[in-house]
Amino acid sequence: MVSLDISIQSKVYPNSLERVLEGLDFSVSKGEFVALVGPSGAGKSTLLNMIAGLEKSDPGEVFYNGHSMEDRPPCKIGYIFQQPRLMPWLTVAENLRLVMPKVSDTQIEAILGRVGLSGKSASYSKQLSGGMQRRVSIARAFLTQPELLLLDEPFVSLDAPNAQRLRDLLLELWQEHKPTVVFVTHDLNEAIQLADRVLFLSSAPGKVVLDKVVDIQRPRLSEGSAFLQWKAQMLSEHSGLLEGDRQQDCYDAE
Ligand SMILES: Nc1ncnc2c1ncn2[C@@H]1O[C@H](COP(=O)(O)OP(=O)(O)OP(=O)(O)O)[C@@H](O)[C@H]1O
Repeated sequence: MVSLDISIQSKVYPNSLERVLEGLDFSVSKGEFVALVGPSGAGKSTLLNMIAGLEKSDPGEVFYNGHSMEDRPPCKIGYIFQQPRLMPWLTVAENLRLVMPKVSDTQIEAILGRVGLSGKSASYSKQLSGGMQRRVSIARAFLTQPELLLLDEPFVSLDAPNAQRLRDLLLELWQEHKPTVVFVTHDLNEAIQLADRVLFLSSAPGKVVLDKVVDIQRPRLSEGSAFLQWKAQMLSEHSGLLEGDRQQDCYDAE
């Protein structure tokens, strides 16, 4: 598994003058599940892309197991995006084989069974519902048994029961393989339900304004008393977190 050390003095895109991230420092332990919560535009996706190496970082900003990005040994990374990003003209099995060409039919059936898609390997992804496509994207991410799993609001725009089923599945798979997880969400309840630790980012330029361990036993029900108590206490102690329009909307909606 992978530990992460992040220390970003300042992130500015080359075509812009705006600072997206500034003075952002945190670490993630091996096998830890960390949620990043913050208002729109705080730079959460940018940060995830820098961790994945999809967006340029400067030397000294991102370390894997103490190694800088340039020197890190090879590491299996799974990335689940907001959109499932499947190739519509390929079957489910062919989409899975894009990340792992030599995977056997048996392995494909096994992972599809885990995500509730038994018998769908020959279906074209365009024939699947949105929720089913997301399950394929989860299967694809877990197929390689990643050491680091990055998720960018993967369950946004799903109906509540489907989103909950996928959260349960994610937790189940995480508990089996224990990859290190960085999970971006706008939904505070989702963050509390899933994560070992919640990091709150400020409005742009984003930096960590609160780093809070979620010391509630799993499974965590959002209507459970320990859950509600933890959330109420955290919000009363850190009322400033409610600054930022979309973050405010999100908390109010819950
Ligand atoms: N490739 C890019 N070039 C220039 N600016 C960018 C690029 N990608 C993102 N940005 C800008 O960086 C800022 C942060 O964007 P980012 O998508 O990282 O935020 P976010 O917190 O993930 O937002 P949201 O929650 O709305 O998805 C925004 O102002 C965005 O316009």
